[in-house]
Amino acid sequence: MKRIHLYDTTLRDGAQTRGVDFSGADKRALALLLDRLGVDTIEAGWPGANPADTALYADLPRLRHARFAAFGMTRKAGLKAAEDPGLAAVLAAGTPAVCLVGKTWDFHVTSALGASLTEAIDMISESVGHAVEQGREVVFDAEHLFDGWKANAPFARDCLRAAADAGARWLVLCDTNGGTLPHEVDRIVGTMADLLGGDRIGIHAHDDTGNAVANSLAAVHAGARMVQGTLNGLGERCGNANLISLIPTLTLKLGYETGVTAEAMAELTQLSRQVDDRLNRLPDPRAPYVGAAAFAHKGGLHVSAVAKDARSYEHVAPELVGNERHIVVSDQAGRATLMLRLAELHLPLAADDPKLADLLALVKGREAAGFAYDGAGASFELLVRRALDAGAPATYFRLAGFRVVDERRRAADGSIETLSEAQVELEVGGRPVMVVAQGNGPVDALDAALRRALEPVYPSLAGLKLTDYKVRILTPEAGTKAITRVLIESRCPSGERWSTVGVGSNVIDASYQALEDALVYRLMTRGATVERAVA
Ligand SMILES: CC(=O)SCCNC(=O)CCNC(=O)[C@H](O)C(C)(C)COP(=O)(O)OP(=O)(O)OC[C@H]1O[C@@H](n2cnc3c(N)ncnc32)[C@H](O)[C@@H]1OP(=O)(O)O
Ligand SMILES: CC(=O)C(=O)O
Repeated sequence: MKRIHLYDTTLRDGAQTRGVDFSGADKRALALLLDRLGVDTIEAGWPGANPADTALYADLPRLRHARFAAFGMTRKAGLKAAEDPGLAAVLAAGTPAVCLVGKTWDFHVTSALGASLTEAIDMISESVGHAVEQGREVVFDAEHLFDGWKANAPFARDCLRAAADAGARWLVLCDTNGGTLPHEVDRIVGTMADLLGGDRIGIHAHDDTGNAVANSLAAVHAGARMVQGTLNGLGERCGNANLISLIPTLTLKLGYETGVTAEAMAELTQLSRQVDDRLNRLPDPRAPYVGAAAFAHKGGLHVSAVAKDARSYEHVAPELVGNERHIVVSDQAGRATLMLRLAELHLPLAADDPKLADLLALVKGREAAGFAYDGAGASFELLVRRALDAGAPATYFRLAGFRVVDERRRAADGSIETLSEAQVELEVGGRPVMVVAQGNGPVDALDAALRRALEPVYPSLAGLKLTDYKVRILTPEAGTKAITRVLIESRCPSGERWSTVGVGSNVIDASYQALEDALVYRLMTRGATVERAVA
């Protein structure tokens, strides 16, 4: 079985993602997660490029499986390799491997470096040779190799030869601008592998045409044995090849060996979400293998077949990558969908149970009115439990009323101020409670007032966060009287997320419904009771 060397650049190319700013602590924590995953090399940054990366390389965490590589560029034009301060900083990091990027597109050499083609080849050769003399394994990132090959193949080839002759262990063909297509990658990598030996060729693909994973697979198919990529496809512009997609594809489908064990693969979904959490990003529900929708079945025909054999609509078993199957109930559902979803909630109903038909009619009626349960599993569960009177949530609180005031005024200094304030009256634990809270907007104020009223009685609501709030106009033709749907995602401190929905012609009222469901769901799943909570 052929072994693929996994080279992770999340902490270097991933740091070039717009909106991403890793702290040293983030990089250390992610390096440990990558090591646990089983990648072979971790490129943690560019020592010498900024104080944070230099400090990180001076105090790298201890790894069990992987090794660190320091990234940098070949010597600058006009300098000797041994005298180039940038190269010296990369080597000073003391990592067993260094990755040096060099330009292999003639246009870049003349336009960006302002150097001659001969000098560009010398820069590569001398820099690689210098690092090899220092006892480092050199990974040569051939920047723009594919565009360079199309423009001037002999020059691109000579750049790679220079790196190889100077002792580079790996020649990584970079699709830096991400514009190369899989059939071109296959052809060019195949030519290079024949010329220089496939077991020293690597691929570094960017996703500008949505083909970074496909291009990496094409390169492997053509003989490449190192794949560079990032967690969740982070990286410059549209990102790099996503290792979270590539790893299961390489191993489960193509039978390649990597350092990732079956046990580590079963933690892939969790890892992907940990990365998003650290970056304060919402996980992509449609991410291959690990997204919440990757094994979510919605169409009634799909679910009916999945109920008989999950392989009918699943390309791999979700457990292999630590994901899980979801049966999504909506107006696209049939009885089979509902039965499966109910079984998941431990509320099984037989196919001929009249309650099943009633429930399906209820769900489809609510969907027709604007509710969307495929994105609001918690509201669906509350609806079902109430309709079947099965483990229905207690009346944790009763709303007597609320008032929301939104004020926009010109301050004395001429600036515009806005203020939102909500007053909520509830009955909680048999007692009336009235609170007032302010917020960034009316929904934030309403949320704050509800929490202020409930948290003293229900401590398990502390730390709950509203992580997403979406409003959709369902009847745009009705103008400002339109029906709106509000979807809210909530998260508790332990990381569990749930989604709720509200619908109405008043957006604040729809928001209240979704907020109330979010709080009730949390209390129900925590098994809260008024008495226990009050005590
Ligand atoms: C394809 C990639 O993603 S490569 C990685 C890209 N990542 C980054 O650039 C992030 C980190 N970069 C940085 O912090 C800075 O750019 C530094 C510290 C590396 C360099 O900063 P500066 O010395 O101020 O140079 P600056 O960034 O303005 O320009 C790059 C210089 O490197 C030269 N250069 C670019 N690529 C190479 C190369 N492969 N080999 C040698 N020199 C190169 C350019 O010609 C330019 O030289 P000039 O200043 O004489 O015009
Ligand atoms: C080296 C690198 O990041 C690139 O060529 O895209």
